[in-house]
Amino acid sequence: MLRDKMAEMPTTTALGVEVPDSLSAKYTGSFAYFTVKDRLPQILTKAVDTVHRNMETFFEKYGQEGVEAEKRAISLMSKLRNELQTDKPVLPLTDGLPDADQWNEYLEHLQAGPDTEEPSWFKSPWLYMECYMYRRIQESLQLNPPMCDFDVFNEAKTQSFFTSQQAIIAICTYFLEMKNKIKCFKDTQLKAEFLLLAQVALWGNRCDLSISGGRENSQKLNPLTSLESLKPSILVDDSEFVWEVLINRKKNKTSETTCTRIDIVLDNSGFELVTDLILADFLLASGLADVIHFHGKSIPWFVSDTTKKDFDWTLKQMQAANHMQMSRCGVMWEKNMNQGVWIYHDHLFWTLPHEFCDMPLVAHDLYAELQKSNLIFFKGDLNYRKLTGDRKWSYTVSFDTALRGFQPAPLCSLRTLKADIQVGLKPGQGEQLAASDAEWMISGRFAIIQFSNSYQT
Ligand SMILES: O=P(O)(O)OC[C@@]1(O)O[C@H](CO)[C@@H](O)[C@@H]1O
Ligand SMILES: [Mn+2]
Repeated sequence: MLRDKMAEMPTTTALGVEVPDSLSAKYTGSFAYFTVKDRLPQILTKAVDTVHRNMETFFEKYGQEGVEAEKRAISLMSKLRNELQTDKPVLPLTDGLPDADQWNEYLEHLQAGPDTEEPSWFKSPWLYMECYMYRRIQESLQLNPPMCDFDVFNEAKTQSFFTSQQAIIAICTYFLEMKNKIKCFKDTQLKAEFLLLAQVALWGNRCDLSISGGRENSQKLNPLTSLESLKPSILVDDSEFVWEVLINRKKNKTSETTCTRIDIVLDNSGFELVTDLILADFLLASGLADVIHFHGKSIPWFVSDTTKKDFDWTLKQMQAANHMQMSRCGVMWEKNMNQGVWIYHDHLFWTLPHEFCDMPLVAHDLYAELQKSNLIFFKGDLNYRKLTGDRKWSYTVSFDTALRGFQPAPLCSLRTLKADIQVGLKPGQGEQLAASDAEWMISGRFAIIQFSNSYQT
C-alpha cells in the first residue's frame, strides 16, 4: 500500500538533517495562509464565472443537457469554494479517474499521520491542499459529461499568449537571426547564447496566472532588453555548472551514436512555453543535445500550466501567425515533433500532490525515464516547491539536502520566487533580502538558476 510506503519515508535526510515541517496555512501570516484564505477562492470564483459565461455556447452545442451539466459543475465548484473557506475536512475523490485511488491513498496517509485532526484546508500541508483544489475542479467537470474535457483556464491561457505577441516576436526574431550563424559559433559564443536563452526562459516564468489569481499576467516588453538589469536579481546562479555539463558532454561525444537527451519539465503555457521551445531548439541546433523530452500536465493545473492541448495549440498558433519569424519557428517545431527529436510526455505523477522525493516510490516508471536524461530542467515555482518538498527549510540548507535523494540525473531549477521557500543561499543572504524587500520570496522579482549534479544511478 502506498500509505505504508509513504509512512516509511525517513524523517531525517541521508545527512542526518531533521526534515522540517511542511509549509501550511496553519501558519497564519504565511504565504500559504494568504493563498488558501484569499487567492484560491479568487481562482475558484473566476473558474465558476468562466463556466457561467459559456452557458450559451454549451446550449448551442449540447442543448439543455449541456446546460444542466454546467449547472451541476458550477454547484460542485461552489461547494468546493465553501469547503475551502470554512476549513472543512478533505473529501475523497469520486470521479474514478486513473489517479483517484492514488489521491485517496494519499488522503488516508495523512489521516493515519501524527496529526490528530482531520486533514483540512487550513491545517494540512499547503502543497497538498493547493494541488487538491485543482484536482477537485477536474472532478466537478468529470462528474458532469459533456463537461469532462472543458478547460476552465483555457480562455486565460490563450489570452495570455495573444497579449505576449510582441515579446514572442522579439525573441523569435532574435533566435532565428542567431540560429542562421550558429554553425560558425565558437564554444564561447555558444556559451553566451545558452546563458542568454536560459535567462529568457527563467524570467519567462514570471508569466504565471496562478500568482496573479487568474488575472492577466503576460510578457509585454521585449525580454532581451531587461536581462542585464535583472542579473543582480538572480540570487543563485549555477548556470556555469550547467554549461559545463553540456559542453563536456558535447566534447566527449565518442561517436555519432552517443545521444544527448535533455528533459524540460514544463510550467506555464503562453510566453513561458515559447521561451522553453526556443531554448529546446537552440540545444538541438547547437549540437548540445540530440533529443528533447518535454513533460506537461495531464489536466488543467495551477491556472496556466501547460497541457498537451496547450502545447499542440501553441505550435499551431505559431505556424499560423501572420508574422514570418513566429511562423518559421512554429514550422520548425512541428517538424521536430514529427521527426521525433522533440518528444512530449504527460505522466499522471506531475498532477499528484507528492514531493519529488516520493517519485521512486510512487512513480518508479517516471523516475526510471528521467534517469535516462543527461540533464533535466525544472521550470517554475511549483516544481521547485516539489523538488524541495515545500518544507520550512532554513535558507542555507544545501539544494542537495532539500532534494532528499531525488537525483534521477543532473538537474537545474529555473524558477522565479513566488512562494516562501528558498534553499542554497549564502549565510545572511536571506535575512538581508528580507530586510530590504519583505516580498522577496513571493513577488517574482527574484529568481534562481539552481543546479544539482549528485545524481544516483
Ligand atoms: O509554478 P509556477 O507557475 O511558477 O508558480 C505557481 C504559483 O503561482 O502558484 C503557487 C501559489 O498559488 C506558487 O507555487 C506559485 O506562486
Ligand atoms: Mn505554473
